[in-house]
Amino acid sequence: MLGRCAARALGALRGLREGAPPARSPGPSRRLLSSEKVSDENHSLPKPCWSKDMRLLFDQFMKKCEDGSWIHLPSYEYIATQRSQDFPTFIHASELINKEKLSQGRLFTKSFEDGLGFEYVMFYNDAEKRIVCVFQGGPHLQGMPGFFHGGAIATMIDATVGMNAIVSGGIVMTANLNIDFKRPIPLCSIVLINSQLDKIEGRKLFVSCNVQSVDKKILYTEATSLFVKLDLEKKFD
Ligand SMILES: CCCCC/C=C\C/C=C\C/C=C\C/C=C\CCCC(=O)SCCNC(=O)CCNC(=O)[C@H](O)C(C)(C)COP(=O)(O)OP(=O)(O)OC[C@H]1O[C@@H](n2cnc3c(N)ncnc32)[C@H](O)[C@@H]1OP(=O)(O)O
Repeated sequence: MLGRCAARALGALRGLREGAPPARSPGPSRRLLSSEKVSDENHSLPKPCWSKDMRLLFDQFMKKCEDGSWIHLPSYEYIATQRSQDFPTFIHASELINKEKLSQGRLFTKSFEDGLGFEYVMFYNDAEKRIVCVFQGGPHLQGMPGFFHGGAIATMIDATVGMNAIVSGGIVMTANLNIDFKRPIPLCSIVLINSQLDKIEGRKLFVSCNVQSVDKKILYTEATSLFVKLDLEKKFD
């Protein structure tokens, strides 16, 4: 059974009512900005640019979803929980934001052409409070020739542990992220990012993760993170 917080966060991610089943196909357009309609395509569904191995892993995890122990998390280009103008107001920083630029805001991991940047799909296990992200990085994520850029790896780690914190705690921000890069990750390979909620202390959520090869023989990266639930009463200086 999904915890209340996870159900609410997942509902918010889908922009749907609490307890609704996870989205499996693109939904209708949704109005996010007051003057503009944007696509509501769920990017965590198979695409032509996904490799055979990525597709295979997707199918394996979808099978695990059948008994309800795992949930396929949708992912969108835009934060669909609310109109995007509302978020800065929400954290009391609206006067700092360029309103015109805000309307062009897009989730960083979704701003590449299909197959060139971040292709990923996440699965959540509520009983174990963990997320597995299947990540296929594209050629525009290169750092050292032939390998992924460390910042790209950090981004995907943040996205994965961040999602784990969001489904567990609601509206959070990354306060701290520590990464040990143990082996370089070959460009265009597929890896598994295994994240785990370790503990919650008040507003603090501690989430750890590792990045492994698909056959689990290579441990590429390990990370620990701290997320802090936003204090809605607090004004940022
Ligand atoms: C984020 C989306 C929200 C919407 C959710 C819904 C749907 C989302 C849909 C899609 C989302 C898609 C993807 C999401 C994926 C990834 C998420 C990426 C997230 C980010 O990319 S986010 C950007 C980078 N992030 C920042 O830009 C944060 C800047 N920062 C601050 O805004 C503040 O710093 C804040 C808010 C973190 C805390 O501020 P605060 O005032 O609320 O709390 P305070 O300082 O009092 O700390 C309370 C307790 O945490 C301890 N503590 C704090 N910081 C610590 C540290 N660094 N190390 C060790 N302990 C620390 C204190 O020591 C105290 O501990 P204690 O209570 O024990 O004393």
